[in-house]
Amino acid sequence: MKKIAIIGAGSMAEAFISGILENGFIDKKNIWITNNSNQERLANLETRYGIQTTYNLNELFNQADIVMLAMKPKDVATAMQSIREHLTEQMLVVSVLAGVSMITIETLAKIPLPIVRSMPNTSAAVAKSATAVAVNQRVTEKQLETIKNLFRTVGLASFVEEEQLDAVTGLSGSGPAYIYYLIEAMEKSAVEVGLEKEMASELIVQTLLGAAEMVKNSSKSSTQLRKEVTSPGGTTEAGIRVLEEHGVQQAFISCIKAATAQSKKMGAELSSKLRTAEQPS
Ligand SMILES: NC(=O)C1=CN([C@@H]2O[C@H](COP(=O)(O)OP(=O)(O)OC[C@H]3O[C@@H](n4cnc5c(N)ncnc54)[C@H](O)[C@@H]3O)[C@@H](O)[C@H]2O)C=CC1
Ligand SMILES: O=C(O)[C@@H]1CCC=N1
Repeated sequence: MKKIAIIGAGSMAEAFISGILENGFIDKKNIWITNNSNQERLANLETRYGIQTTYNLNELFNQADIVMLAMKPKDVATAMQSIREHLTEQMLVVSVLAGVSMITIETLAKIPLPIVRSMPNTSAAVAKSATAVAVNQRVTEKQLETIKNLFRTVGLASFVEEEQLDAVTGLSGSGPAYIYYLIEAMEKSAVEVGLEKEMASELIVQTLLGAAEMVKNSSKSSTQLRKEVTSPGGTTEAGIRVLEEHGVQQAFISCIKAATAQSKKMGAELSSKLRTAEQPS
């Protein structure tokens, strides 16, 4: 891979850049990024990561073999309008956008393109993203290899059917936020039960890492592992009873379903908007 041009300079783009630089997958001279307005943000990324930033689209796209779309889904139409004349059929377009289909991207580009629709998460920053990827039929074997390498540099990467990506978004794309939400609750409770914040924080992180490693490495199911912690009449049982009374497990299930539905809805709204815009008046 010679050069990657990233359109959109927010949280996801930064997590990705941080992850790929950490692993030396691509030289910082070959990572180019732009956004639509916030010059200060670009300057900040340039200083912290030594990457290249520009508002000159000729410079951005010159010799780029990967173009990463990393703006919010609502901004994709405007962004594609400004970049589309710079896209060529040789460039591999990699989208990280929630809900936006490859057909929508191709419609906006107005030329046939090799497209990768991916759903990483912000743990890419520490090379622990859980990424799922779908590709269209124009992606070549060589590009497929590049994509595998690119996403495996920032964590786990699996290939899925495009239809599965809304569910992936609801589960692991948004997933880090659910875990942070749980950590927030554990932090608040730790102070209330009399622990010091710093020490509690260490205990919480280690507990999460340990539980994740157990699920990953043990042949036992998560249910079985939970039961092994729960002594009859003991502390865990008292705690879990409260979670059950509050319907916390069901709430998590509803949460993932709502996030999945939102991804589908965002994609459907965008394609319906595009269809309306294409109708002759
Ligand atoms: N934040 C997350 O955890 C994840 C986000 N994603 C996806 O990544 C994408 C970006 O999300 P975030 O980084 O969270 O958003 P963000 O709001 O932090 O960043 C969006 C960036 O796009 C830029 N932008 C907006 N319009 C533009 C245009 N016309 N041309 C060029 N740049 C433009 C903004 O200036 C900003 O730099 C979204 O599509 C989201 O669905 C995917 C996985 C995880
Ligand atoms: O909240 C969002 O829409 C994005 C997509 C996955 C994580 N963040």
